[in-house]
Amino acid sequence: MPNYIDLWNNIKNSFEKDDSMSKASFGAWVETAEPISLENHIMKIKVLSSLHRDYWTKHLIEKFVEYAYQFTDQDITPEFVTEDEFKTQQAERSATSKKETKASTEDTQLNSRYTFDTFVIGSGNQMAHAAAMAVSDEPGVLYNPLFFYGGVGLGKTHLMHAIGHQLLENDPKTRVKYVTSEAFTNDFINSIQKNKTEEFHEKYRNVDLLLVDDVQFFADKEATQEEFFHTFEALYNAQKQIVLTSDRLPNEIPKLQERLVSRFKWGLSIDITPPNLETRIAILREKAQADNVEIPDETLEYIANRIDSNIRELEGAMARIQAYAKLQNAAITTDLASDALRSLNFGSNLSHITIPMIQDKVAKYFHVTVADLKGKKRMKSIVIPRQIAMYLSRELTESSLPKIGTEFGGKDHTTVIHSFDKIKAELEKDEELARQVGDLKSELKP
Ligand SMILES: Nc1ncnc2c1ncn2[C@@H]1O[C@H](COP(=O)(O)OP(=O)(O)OP(=O)(O)O)[C@@H](O)[C@H]1O
Repeated sequence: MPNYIDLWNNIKNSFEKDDSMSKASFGAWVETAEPISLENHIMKIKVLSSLHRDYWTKHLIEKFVEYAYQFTDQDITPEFVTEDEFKTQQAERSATSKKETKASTEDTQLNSRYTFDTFVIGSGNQMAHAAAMAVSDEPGVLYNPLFFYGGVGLGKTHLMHAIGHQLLENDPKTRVKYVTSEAFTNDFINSIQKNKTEEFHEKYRNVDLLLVDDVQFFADKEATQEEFFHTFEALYNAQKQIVLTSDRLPNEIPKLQERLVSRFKWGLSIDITPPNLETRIAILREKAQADNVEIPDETLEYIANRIDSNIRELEGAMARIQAYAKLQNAAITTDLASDALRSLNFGSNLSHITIPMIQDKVAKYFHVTVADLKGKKRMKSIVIPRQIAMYLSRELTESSLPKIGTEFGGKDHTTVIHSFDKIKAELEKDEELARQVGDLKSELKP
């Protein structure tokens, strides 16, 4: 994926070359817009006024999506903010970040969102949560070190920060230090280069709670491991609490010194496993409440069913759905959520079905050729199979509308929407058509 500025410049060029857009229109609407960011497939664009936003939303959005797709092969959704909104957002952000810096003691690096209050307990994390609470009550005594391990995006960092916040709440003078193993390594190297190893020792050994994230990245780094061993010893002997996270158990981390492996196992190692459906729904509900958005229960369940990998993905899906709803000025429903997630690789159990596979099956089933499906002939005996093939491509693959259009001989994505809507409506009334589509689906998804 190109960076967002390059992508924007490419999209801008495509608008400029578009014959249906006058020079004046280009100057008024496109040239005055400015990209701000690209995250989770959403490009934030600053426009001059709400009038500009309305114009973009009514007239230019479809082309934007099409052009973005040409350059990235992915669906990018634009989200517009006016100059005024942007300024207010920036002011709010800088006020919050000032508050956050004040709230936590200097240099703790704790994320203010990662507290026990915002952590949803489920079967995959309840032991880890209980251990984190116990350590917060009696740091340095019960489980030292506390070692969380498990797959990505399951809440290890969140829990570790929650311990830090809790200790600071119990006693604001507590010295808490959070660091990733990579940051620890870089800090150590810098201290050697600048002849400041004493300061480095002070920084890491004079704390009450040391949180080290992702210790698997200590693998292979001999000198850093040596240094960390001494940090560990100093803290442990002074009964200071150490909390570590990793994607695997200590003895499974390659090239980790035996003495570190054994020390990491002294306390309690506890795994976090992926959340079950109920926990995923509860997490989504908590996020919706935190963001102050209304989402019906059935829609939360739908999203939780679609995304069963990890919580970071759940959060990404939620952000995308909210942006979609905002863009369309619509309430969040299951249909809207389904549209918002369609183009992403979410729920990838369908991903083995491809558009050429569908075209092949449909062509054989109706005794036409794939070239007919991709062509422009208007006989009913070809038009219906073509529309069915487009319908199935949208239903059974995660391809975007422009991509389906391209695979059907370069058709416009509005043709794809029209075919999809037509077949969907006909299926309600036409039993024979429903049977044919049912046959094709079961052939494609045996
Ligand atoms: N039980 C939970 N309740 C609420 N939010 C959660 C929960 N678990 C994880 N999250 C959220 O999911 C996101 C990812 O979690 P986190 O960064 O803690 O994962 P991780 O296990 O440390 O992953 P990695 O190994 O990739 O660093 C965070 O925004 C976190 O707040």
